[in-house]
Amino acid sequence: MVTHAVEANFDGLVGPTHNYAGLSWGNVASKTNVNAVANPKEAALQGLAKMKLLADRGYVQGVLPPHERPHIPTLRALGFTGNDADVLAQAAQSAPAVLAAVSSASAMWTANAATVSPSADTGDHRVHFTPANLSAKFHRSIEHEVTGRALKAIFTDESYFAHHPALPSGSHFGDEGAANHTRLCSRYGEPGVELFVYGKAAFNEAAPAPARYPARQTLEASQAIARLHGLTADHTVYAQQNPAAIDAGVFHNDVIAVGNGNALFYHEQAFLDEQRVLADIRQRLAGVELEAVRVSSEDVPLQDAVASYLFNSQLLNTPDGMLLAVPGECREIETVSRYLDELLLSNGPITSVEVFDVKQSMRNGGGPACLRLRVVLTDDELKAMNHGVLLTDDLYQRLVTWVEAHYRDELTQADLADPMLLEESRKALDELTGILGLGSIYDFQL
Ligand SMILES: NCCC[C@H](NC(=O)CCC(=O)O)C(=O)O
Repeated sequence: MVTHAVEANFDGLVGPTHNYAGLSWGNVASKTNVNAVANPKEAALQGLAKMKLLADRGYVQGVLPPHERPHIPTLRALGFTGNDADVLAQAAQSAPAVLAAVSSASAMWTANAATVSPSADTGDHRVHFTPANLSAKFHRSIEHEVTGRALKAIFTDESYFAHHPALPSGSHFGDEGAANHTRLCSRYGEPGVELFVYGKAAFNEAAPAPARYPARQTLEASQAIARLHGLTADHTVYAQQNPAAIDAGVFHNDVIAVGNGNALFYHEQAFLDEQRVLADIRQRLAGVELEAVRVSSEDVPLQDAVASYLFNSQLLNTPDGMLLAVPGECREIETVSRYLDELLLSNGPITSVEVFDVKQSMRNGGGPACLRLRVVLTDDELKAMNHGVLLTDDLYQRLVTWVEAHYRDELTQADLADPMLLEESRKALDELTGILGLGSIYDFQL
C-alpha cells in the first residue's frame, strides 16, 4: 500500500528590508532595477496574498520567516566595531556595497533555502533537508545558518526529519537548493525521481560551462546532496543546464523548467542534452508515463521566457489536471500570453492558469516558484511538524496586521544605514517568532 502524502509549499515571508541593490550578476532583473525604490510592505502583502489564495484552494501552505537584516554579526566579523549604530555608520561610509549585501531580504526566495528529499526516496525513510550554501553570492551565502535553524524549529521530530548542515562553502560546492532540483513521480507518496540540474562540473575545467555569467550550482554539490540524503542511482538524474541559457540570464533551472508529478514543463533550450535527460528520467520512472511539455524557441524565445518568468510558475495538482500559477508578467508579453492560451487548448497535463502579482519580488528576479519551497509530507509527517507556520485564515490575518504595523512602504539604499530600520526589523521579527511559534532563531535572540 502506498503511503498517502501531500506537497506542502513553504513561502518565504518578505522581510522588512526588501530593496533593490543589484547584487546578483547574472540575474537580469536584479541588475536592471538596481536603485529602484522598493516597497517592502507591498512586497510582503503580495506574497501573503499568493499564499492565501493557494491555501484557500486547499493546498497545504506554510510560511518561512525572513532573516535578521542588516546582519550586524556579519559586519562585525568584517571588522566594523562599536555599538550597532556605529557599525552601521562605518559600513555605510566605507563599504556601502557590503552594507547592501548584508541588508538584502533575499531569504524570501525559499526555493533556494534548501534541497528537500521526501521520505519515500531516502535511505532511512526520513525527510531530508540540506540548507543551500548559496556560495555564489555573498549576500545569499549568509542565509543558510538561520535557514537551518528555522527548518529545525519547524520539522523538529528526529524520527521523521533529518537535517544536514549546508555543504562546505566555496565555489566548487556551490549549491542553490531546490531551484535546481525537481522531483518527478506518480503519486507524492511513492518513490520518485530526483532531477538535479547543475551549471558546471567544478572539478573538470575542460567541461562545458557558461562564458558570461556564473554557474551557481555545481555537479559535485548535487552529487553530495544525493549522498547525504541517501538517494540511490536508480532514483537520481543529473542534468547539465544549457550554458547558453545561463548566459541569457537563466541563473537557476527554475527560470526555465518546472516539474510536478509526472509532468515536466520546460523550454527546449533548458538542458545541454535534452534527449538524454528525458531518457534518463523515463528509464527511472518505471511504470509511469513522463508527460514532457516542451516549449519551443519559436513559440517563446528564450529572452521572453526570462522576461516573463513563464517557467518560474508553480505547477500544482488539481482534481482535474494541473494548475500553472504564473507571474503577471506572463500576460504582458505577447508571445507568452499567446502560448498560455494555446497550452490550455492542447489537452495536455496543464489544464488551468492562474495569474499572481508578485511584482516587487519579480524586480529582483524572483517569481512565484522562487518564493516557495516544496516539502512532500506523509500524513504522519504533516501531523508531526510544527503547525504554527501553516497558513490558516487566522494566521493570514495576523500576518497582514503584523506587516501593516512594522513595514515601511518605501525603502532606498540610503535607508539601509538608518539604525531605526534595524530596530524596527528586530522588533518585528521578535514578534514574528512568537506568532509562528518558532522559539529563538535569530542571532539577536540567542
Ligand atoms: N530564485 C530567485 C532568486 C533571486 C535572487 N535575487 C537577488 O538576490 C537580488 C537581490 C538584489 O539585487 O537586491 C538571486 O539572484 O538569488
